[in-house]
Amino acid sequence: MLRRESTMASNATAALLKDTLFSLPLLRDVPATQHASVIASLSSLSLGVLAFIVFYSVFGESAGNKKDGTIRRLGGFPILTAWTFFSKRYDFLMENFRKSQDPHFKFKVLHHNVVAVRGEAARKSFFDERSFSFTEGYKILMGATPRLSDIDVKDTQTNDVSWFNKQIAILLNRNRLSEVLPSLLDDVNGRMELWGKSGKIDPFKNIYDLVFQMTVRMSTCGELARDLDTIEKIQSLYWTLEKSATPTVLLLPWFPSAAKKRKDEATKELFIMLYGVVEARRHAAVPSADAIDVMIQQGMDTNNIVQFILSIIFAGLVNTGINSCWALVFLASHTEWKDKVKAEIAALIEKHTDTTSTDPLHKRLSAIPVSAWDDEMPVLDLVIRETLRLIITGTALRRNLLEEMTISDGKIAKGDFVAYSVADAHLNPEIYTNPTEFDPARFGPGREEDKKGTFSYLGWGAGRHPCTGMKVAKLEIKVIMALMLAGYDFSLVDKNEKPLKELPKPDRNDIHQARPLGEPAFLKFKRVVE
Ligand code: HEM
Repeated sequence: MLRRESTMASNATAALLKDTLFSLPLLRDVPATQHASVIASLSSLSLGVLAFIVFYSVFGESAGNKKDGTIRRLGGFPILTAWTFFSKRYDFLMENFRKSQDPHFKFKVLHHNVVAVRGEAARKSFFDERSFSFTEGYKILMGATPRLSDIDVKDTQTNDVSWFNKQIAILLNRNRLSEVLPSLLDDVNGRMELWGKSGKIDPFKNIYDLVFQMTVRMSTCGELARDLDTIEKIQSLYWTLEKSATPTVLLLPWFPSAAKKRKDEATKELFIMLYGVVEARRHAAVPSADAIDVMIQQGMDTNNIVQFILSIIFAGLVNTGINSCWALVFLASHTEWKDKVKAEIAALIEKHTDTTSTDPLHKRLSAIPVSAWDDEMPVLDLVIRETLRLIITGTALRRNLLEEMTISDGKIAKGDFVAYSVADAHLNPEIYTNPTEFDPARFGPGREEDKKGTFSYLGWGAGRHPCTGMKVAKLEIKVIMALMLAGYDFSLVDKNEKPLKELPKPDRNDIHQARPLGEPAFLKFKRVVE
């Protein structure tokens, strides 16, 4: 393990040297095609000159913190700073803010400047300013999303978030969700039946499977949603992608590391599988109302459809998956809220379904209109809101594309990246009382802690880029909660089925998700309603 890490670090140092060389003023304009020959000529220079370049690139800014214009620049070795930004991002931002009263600080990731900001004024500019690009922010500093361009496949439109949002509006609007709801409930119930009548599940595996199943159903077609073996294969390729987002791959995407190879191979395999599924639908004798057919009818080419599916599955897996798992864990450990949500679901079933029916639970739930799932579950809405507050504490990213900007008197140059840790709002004791505690009532009448100040709640984003997948994500979480709470008795246990001593804590340094730290938690369950 240690050897792998040190090989990775030395690979990264070598790669960093190359990158630094070509960001030096003298060599900046050398075309990429000529980099190899420049390196060959450099190797014939005296060792002394080379040593100077290495020293400059790795230790060049180690003179301690200093103001760079209006913003404090971090000292330390640039490679270590950049490495920590990728390997322990939450701690890195928190610790560096703790060292000073300043609302911002600056550091280098390769030749890019990154400005970390905090506080209400910064938050407002970060989420509202037109100059801060969402797509460009995440492109370089976040890396597990599968992109066709990584495997040299042409993708003409899908880099544009407004195009992506338009597709979401077409494919995941309320009418389409109403059409697909019965199949979603069938699929999820089918998967739950595989657990048996009683036993123990790992929420961070088995609940994920349910979310994956639903996302595939909504973004592809019936044939794929029914093919559990292929779904499992796709899911395992996604985990490979996610695990391959190592600091080396993120920092040096051109460097041929083992993780980069695994990432590209997984992307290729996913592309080939999904390409086959889309082509099969394109040549089907009878068109269907499934998402892939809708995209084909819009005239989209197969590459674009595949890229859209890849991105939507990623958004579903990463965000909806982890939050569904945590919501169940929180309810299992806060029985007063579990009972309240249970009562709310029972009332919804009573109001919208035929209580004398002998249909199984999932069939009865499918009679509840989407509007009622949206509007008539205020208690579950509070639980989801609180789960997101506690779990969405990662770093939002932007790149300043248009002109020099000022945030809290700090100048952010055109081209710089901007990083904002959502924990600055979500775990801020000046906004939320006892911020690490699960307390959905904090949003209720009389308290409304999320209304303190601008953009104090960011669970679904804010300003120019609010989440366009919110409705579908909420519906998925609610479907899981309804089937679990109305269909099962469950409680939180350890691996020996004894009550857990301590509630698991989210790993806030996990770049894509907040997976649990500490003793593994399980849900012991018993089916009580068929
Ligand atoms: C519980 C699940 C989810 C949560 C908590 C969540 C949260 C968020 C947040 C916080 C942002 C803003 C990020 C920023 O400003 O940097 C965002 C944006 C976005 N989300 Fe979600 N999301 C979820 C599920 C989904 C799903 C399932 C989809 C796709 C169907 C999706 C699509 C998007 C898109 C396209 C944006 C960018 C919108 C824009 O830039 O205009 N999200 N989401």
